[in-house]
Amino acid sequence: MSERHTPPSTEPVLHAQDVDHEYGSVSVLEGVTLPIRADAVTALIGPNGSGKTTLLRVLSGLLEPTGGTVTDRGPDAARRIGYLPQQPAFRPGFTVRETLQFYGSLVGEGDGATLERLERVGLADAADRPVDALSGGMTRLVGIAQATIGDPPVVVLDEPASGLDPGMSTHVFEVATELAAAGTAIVLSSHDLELVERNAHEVAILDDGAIVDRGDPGDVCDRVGVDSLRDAYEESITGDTRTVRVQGVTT
Ligand SMILES: Nc1ncnc2c1ncn2[C@@H]1O[C@H](COP(=O)(O)OP(=O)(O)OP(=O)(O)O)[C@@H](O)[C@H]1O
Repeated sequence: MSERHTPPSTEPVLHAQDVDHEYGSVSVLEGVTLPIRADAVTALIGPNGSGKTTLLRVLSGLLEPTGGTVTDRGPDAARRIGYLPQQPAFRPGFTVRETLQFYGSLVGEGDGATLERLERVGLADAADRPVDALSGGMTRLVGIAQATIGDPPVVVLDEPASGLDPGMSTHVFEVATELAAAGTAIVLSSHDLELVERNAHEVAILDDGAIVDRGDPGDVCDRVGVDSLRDAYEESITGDTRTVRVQGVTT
């Protein structure tokens, strides 16, 4: 099993209870309960279309659930929740530095802190490059830096390692773990089950809009009677793993 430090158990800073979400008549989340702890990385895993982005948007307050509640019990902060969308985009014509300085100025953060954030995500050398001249992976790294501006108590990252090379993927998960160790609640989604197993303190497996298992990755594996999170995932997911299940469509 991987080495993970287990943070002290605390009251959840964010708590989704019995959350449902429907897009029109299509039900995408059903009865989702997920407590989010401070000091921990919570990872959502699940097949394409299982509802991870929808749940992250509900947790971030960007989407009102059609049923259930999300309770924010975090401390007072200038910015309550930082969010990295699945496809981050920035206003063209500005450099990376100017872009982050703009977001920093909204929460009274100085330029030095902005540069530190760029360094933390390994992008200091791109500070003066226009945001519209970045690669997909670099744009995601700017998005991760942006999500942490103002040190919000909760940071939600939708597929932060997507499109990153192996070294940067590992680094991004390490940054998430460091932020959690410093007290930030990190909620992320990922298809990289090895990185999730190595770094997440809590994992929730979403299948067809419902959480089918959750807890410490080691405990989830023990419950299923397997040695790896990949095996636990494969045991927990129902249906044909070679076909995307599209909610609202019956085949
Ligand atoms: N704005 C929308 N209107 C209608 N249906 C939507 C909308 N957004 C998402 N859906 C549907 O909701 C379901 C869940 O989508 P969601 O993006 O939450 O899944 P996901 O688990 O994040 O997928 P992936 O791993 O591919 O990113 C899908 O069937 C999708 O087509």
